[in-house]
Amino acid sequence: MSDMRLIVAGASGRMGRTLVRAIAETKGVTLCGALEQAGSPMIGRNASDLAGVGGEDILVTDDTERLMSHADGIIDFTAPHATVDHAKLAAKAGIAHIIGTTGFSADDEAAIVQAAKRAVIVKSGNMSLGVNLLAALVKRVAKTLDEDFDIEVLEMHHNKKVDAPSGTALLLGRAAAEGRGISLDQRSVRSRDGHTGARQAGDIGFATLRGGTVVGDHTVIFAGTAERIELGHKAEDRMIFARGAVKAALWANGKKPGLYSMADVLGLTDF
Ligand SMILES: NC(=O)C1=CN([C@@H]2O[C@H](COP(=O)(O)OP(=O)(O)OC[C@H]3O[C@@H](n4cnc5c(N)ncnc54)[C@H](OP(=O)(O)O)[C@@H]3O)[C@@H](O)[C@H]2O)C=CC1
Ligand SMILES: O=C(O)C1=N[C@H](C(=O)O)C[C@H](O)C1
Repeated sequence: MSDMRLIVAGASGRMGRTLVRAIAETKGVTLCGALEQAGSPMIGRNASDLAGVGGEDILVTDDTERLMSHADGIIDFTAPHATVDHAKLAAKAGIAHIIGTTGFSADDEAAIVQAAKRAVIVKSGNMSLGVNLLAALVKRVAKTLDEDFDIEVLEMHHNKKVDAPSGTALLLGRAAAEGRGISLDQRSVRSRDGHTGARQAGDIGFATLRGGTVVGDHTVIFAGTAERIELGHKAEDRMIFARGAVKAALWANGKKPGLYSMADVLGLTDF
């Protein structure tokens, strides 16, 4: 069987370069295109060189539709507005769309749901095995403990990150809410400042730290009376996300249109 042909969107970014390396080291996939937005100084550069891998010259372009006409899938770790555009174009081209981008608005999420009626989309705020296993554990623990245990999600990332809370923090918060049988949208407290009043039982709180080169640290704290349970994950290398995304692309190849998660890819939905 021939290799799955993949485009990397945002090919010169932190994750884009890592994805090009992950594709180069994975059997069954080939890099067939590299995208950046119009006007980027990276247009025309060789994506393989940018990633520090050998192999074929793949020049960075902004011609999304031309690339999609020759591809089986696109892996997209860019920015919300870009990913929403890519979702519409990938659905039109009938290719799989693997979305790692975070920081979507409710309207962006709705546009992605719409696109998934025509294309296979795998979307996750974190593509690593470790975090998706952690989410399954968090859901299970939240189901066991009642509102006497306050749930707080703490995250730290590098000083270039632009969205907060992180996609992973929200994924973990959603897992906790599902375990508890509540809606995260109705019970999340995403920041605190000034005279906030006492914490409401049943809320799920978020705290965000930014600094240095931290790849991604997450802790879910279940704080009870005189005891605390803490479940956490520390990412040490972006390769864990890139390998997960490539695995998701191979899994998506040939699937029926729909919006899938990494829990689907990793077989963790019934955990
Ligand atoms: N789900 C997961 O497992 C993970 C998710 N992420 C998420 O991935 C995203 C990217 O992170 P990171 O790589 O660190 O960010 P970077 O800023 O390093 O990279 C993003 C790249 O996308 C490019 N880009 C922006 N708009 C477009 C467009 N329209 N077409 C093509 N390329 C475009 C940017 O170009 P320019 O510089 O010109 O804007 C940049 O090169 C973030 O949302 C982050 O939270 C990150 C790690 C893991
Ligand atoms: O921007 C990042 O770097 C990361 N983003 C994702 C998130 O928002 O959770 C995943 C990972 O933690 C790194």
